[in-house]
Amino acid sequence: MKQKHIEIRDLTMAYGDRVIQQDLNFTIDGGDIFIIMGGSGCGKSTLMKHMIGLLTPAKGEVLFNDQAMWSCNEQQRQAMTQKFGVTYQSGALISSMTLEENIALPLETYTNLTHKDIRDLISLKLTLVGLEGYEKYYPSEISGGMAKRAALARAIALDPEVLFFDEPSAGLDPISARLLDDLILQLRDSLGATVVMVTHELASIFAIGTNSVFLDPETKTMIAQGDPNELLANCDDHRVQMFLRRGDLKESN
Ligand SMILES: Nc1ncnc2c1ncn2[C@@H]1O[C@H](COP(=O)(O)OP(=O)(O)OP(=O)(O)O)[C@@H](O)[C@H]1O
Repeated sequence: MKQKHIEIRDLTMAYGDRVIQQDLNFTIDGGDIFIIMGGSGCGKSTLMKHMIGLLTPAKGEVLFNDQAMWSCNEQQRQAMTQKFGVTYQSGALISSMTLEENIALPLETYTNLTHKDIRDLISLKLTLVGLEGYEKYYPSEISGGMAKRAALARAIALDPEVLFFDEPSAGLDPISARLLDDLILQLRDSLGATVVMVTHELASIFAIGTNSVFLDPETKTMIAQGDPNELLANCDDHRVQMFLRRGDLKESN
């Protein structure tokens, strides 16, 4: 049976006086591949930053396993965020470091593992993302798709409970994007993790998304939530249908 893993409760997000989204309420179950959707500038990345502890809510709470992230102390919040693996749209890897050094960073910072255990774990993580033997390569020496997989290897270094991705397949050709989707599914299953993703890639949304929220920039709140395939079939909101059908509503009625 599915269990609630993450809860967004009455969340309002703002930069100074400028409210970006308000009254957000939704839950994410353990094992979900949750998609944050909506048009450009509606606040998707801002929402993700609130979920990973980078931005403080103007109002409301983010809860993990029923533990509130913003009404606890800094130390407790850090303990929570250590259970997250995050990859960003750009600059995920440090260019002056080899893949091995990049992946070693979280392991050296947050664990007391020996040098040898760290090397072994790095090899294991690289193998998991299909980059066995690439330890000594620099990010500039591998393709864009490989760099995204290497960033994933770093994000899973500490066996996270939740994996966050901001536009994971941006800039990838359709086949590499599809392979990345498969990898995300595989990692979700092998880690037993929950996945939260910001993406506009409809193919990915329908292929791997199990749950979602749709943010609207005009009303500044969520206007739909649920399985993206069910939203496509049943949601009667014009804005959601426009998005999910790439502006082509001919087939929706
Ligand atoms: N650090 C910041 N300070 C002030 N305003 C910001 C900041 N970051 C983002 N914004 C504004 O907040 C709004 C939401 O931005 P955000 O990046 O979250 O949107 P998004 O939905 O992820 O956009 P996109 O799909 O284009 O990446 C935008 O109007 C943006 O200009």
